[in-house]
Amino acid sequence: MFGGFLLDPIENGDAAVLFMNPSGYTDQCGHGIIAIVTLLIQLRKLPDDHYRLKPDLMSVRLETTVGILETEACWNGQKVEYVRFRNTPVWILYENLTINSSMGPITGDIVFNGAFNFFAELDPIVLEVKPENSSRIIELGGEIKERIQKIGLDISSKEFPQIKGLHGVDFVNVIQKNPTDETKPDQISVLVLGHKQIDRSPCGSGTAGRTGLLYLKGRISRDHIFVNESIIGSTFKAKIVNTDVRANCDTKRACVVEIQGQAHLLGKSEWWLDPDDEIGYRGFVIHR
Ligand SMILES: O=C(O)[C@H]1NCC[C@@H]1O
Repeated sequence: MFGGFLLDPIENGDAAVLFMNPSGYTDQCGHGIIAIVTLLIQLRKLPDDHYRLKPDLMSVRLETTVGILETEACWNGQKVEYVRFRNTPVWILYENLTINSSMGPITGDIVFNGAFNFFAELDPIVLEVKPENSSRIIELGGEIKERIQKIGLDISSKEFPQIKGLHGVDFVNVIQKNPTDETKPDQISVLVLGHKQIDRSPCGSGTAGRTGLLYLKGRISRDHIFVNESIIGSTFKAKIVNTDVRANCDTKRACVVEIQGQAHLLGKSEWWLDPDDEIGYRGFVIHR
């Protein structure tokens, strides 16, 4: 579960959003973007002239802490059928890094996709990404994150100085399939993040990171439609839309990946701040 604070836009966006996860604020949240765009449209929060019925797509610009993100939504007059967003450019910070773990050496890459994540392919015989294995997945993710932190690598972005350190560890089971078959996933993956949490969504920014990584390493072609399945079987589709990009203040080859997914509105609640409530104003976090 992530939260998103909707704020007034200041740079010609339709809205601004600040994401929050159970361990603090976060810069990029793809599943949150899909949810927020769905909410803005379905709750009629946008000016009337924005509304376009399918087959036209509605365009919504969101201001985030990693720049303005362009999104498009398919609106049928009652529901948003899907949202597509262009993730902040993806680039590789460290390639083929081997980390010793209690399950043996694990090799992966640290990628920037709006946050820094370590992506590692695991043979399902060693560890299958499925709900029954979530405790083991969380443990291994925490262990790898700790070891990477201990190595003391410089994990930082020149463009977004507020983004430092490893955000999460993404475990991937690769699925062998015909690359043109979009009905089957290319992989099942799960991101371990924060304080012993796992993402139950396919992770929008992580899907962009993994697709961009495979493209930048020459493992998929530019026109591959990449399907990423979450630990609970939901999917996001990814498409590479720009390969002529440099990032990290022009020091890195990068690419822009578009993610498509669907969100559903589940309820509405209201929160208040009481000026006499010191704890509410200051906020608090209790880590397990
Ligand atoms: O969809 C996403 O991008 C988010 N899911 C959990 C971690 C990421 O911020």
